[in-house]
Amino acid sequence: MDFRQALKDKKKIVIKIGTSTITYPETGNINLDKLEKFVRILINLRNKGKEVIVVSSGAVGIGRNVLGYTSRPKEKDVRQACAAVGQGRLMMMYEKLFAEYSQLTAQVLLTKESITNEACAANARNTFDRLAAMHVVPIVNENDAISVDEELYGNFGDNDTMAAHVASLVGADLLILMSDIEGLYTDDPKRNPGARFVHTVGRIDSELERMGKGAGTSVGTGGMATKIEAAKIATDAGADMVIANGENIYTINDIMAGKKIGTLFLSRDSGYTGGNELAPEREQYRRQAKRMKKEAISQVKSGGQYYGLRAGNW
Ligand SMILES: Nc1ncnc2c1ncn2[C@@H]1O[C@H](COP(=O)(O)OP(=O)(O)O)[C@@H](O)[C@H]1O
Ligand SMILES: N[C@@H](CCC(=O)OP(=O)(O)O)C(=O)O
Repeated sequence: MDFRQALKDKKKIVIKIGTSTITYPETGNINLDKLEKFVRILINLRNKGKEVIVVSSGAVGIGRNVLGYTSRPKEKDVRQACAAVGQGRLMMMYEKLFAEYSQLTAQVLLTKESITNEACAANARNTFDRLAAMHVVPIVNENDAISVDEELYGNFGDNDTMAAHVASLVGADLLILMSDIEGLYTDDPKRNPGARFVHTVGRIDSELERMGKGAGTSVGTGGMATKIEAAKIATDAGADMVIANGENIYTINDIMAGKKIGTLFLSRDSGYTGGNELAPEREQYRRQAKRMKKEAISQVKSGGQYYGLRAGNW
């Protein structure tokens, strides 16, 4: 069986998009062009008969930007106030863009209690089901303004695991995490250039868990560790999961066309018996070269000098 081609037939898809994908890293402002394309891709998936549920980050980043904070505020209550401002702004943009296609959206804000408390989870599930029946696209985020850190009703801390809980709650058959990186490597490639790309994961064991390190940017939270955690939740619940780079948002179309893009984590009941599939050596060199070129360009752009390689050589 071709597990990539099988993605074409997935019906209920949760797509999570991170702050670094929908904002400009230089200014923290919303990347309108990207958001507009993202919404069009979602509409097109709906036109193909798919059900889509969006999990969108960005509340804290956008809120802190419009309130004039140049870095992530240390105080939790300030971050929560930023989220309250940013969530409204974020939702306003989604509403406006979806409205161009006469598509209704719904804001669903969850806390961890929405999942751990059975009654809350049942309510949330019923709401999602009803929204689906009404052909409304849910746009989900954590309710950051009221989320607390306590052990029992703690916050999710990141939207990767929350998206996986949503996928499990609604019985999705595919979860896509759009990140600032093209998928899972055997180690953080920003720190270890020799890290190998992983195309397919059949089993999440402790060796695989050790590959996932923390976040790579000041706006991202969680990094690869929380994505592996998300993969455990989603694949246990019967959904495949793909991590892919949100830099080119059309990658979502490629994933749905069955192309070998990003890292595919196969669901527990997929029937896959092979091991984890790493990129072959030639592809690995190509990826490494591309990454070094990108790093060189971004360093030169930000006014620094790049000593590793001369950008002109590329
Ligand atoms: N094994 C790994 N493979 C790939 N990326 C990793 C790995 N370990 C840590 N990372 C880091 O995780 C980051 C992606 O997560 P994150 O910063 O939360 O961004 P986003 O919210 O856009 O997904 C990457 O940019 C990378 O620096
Ligand atoms: N709920 C938070 C996002 C948390 C989070 O996981 O952020 P990200 O790593 O950008 O996906 C917000 O909307 O700012």
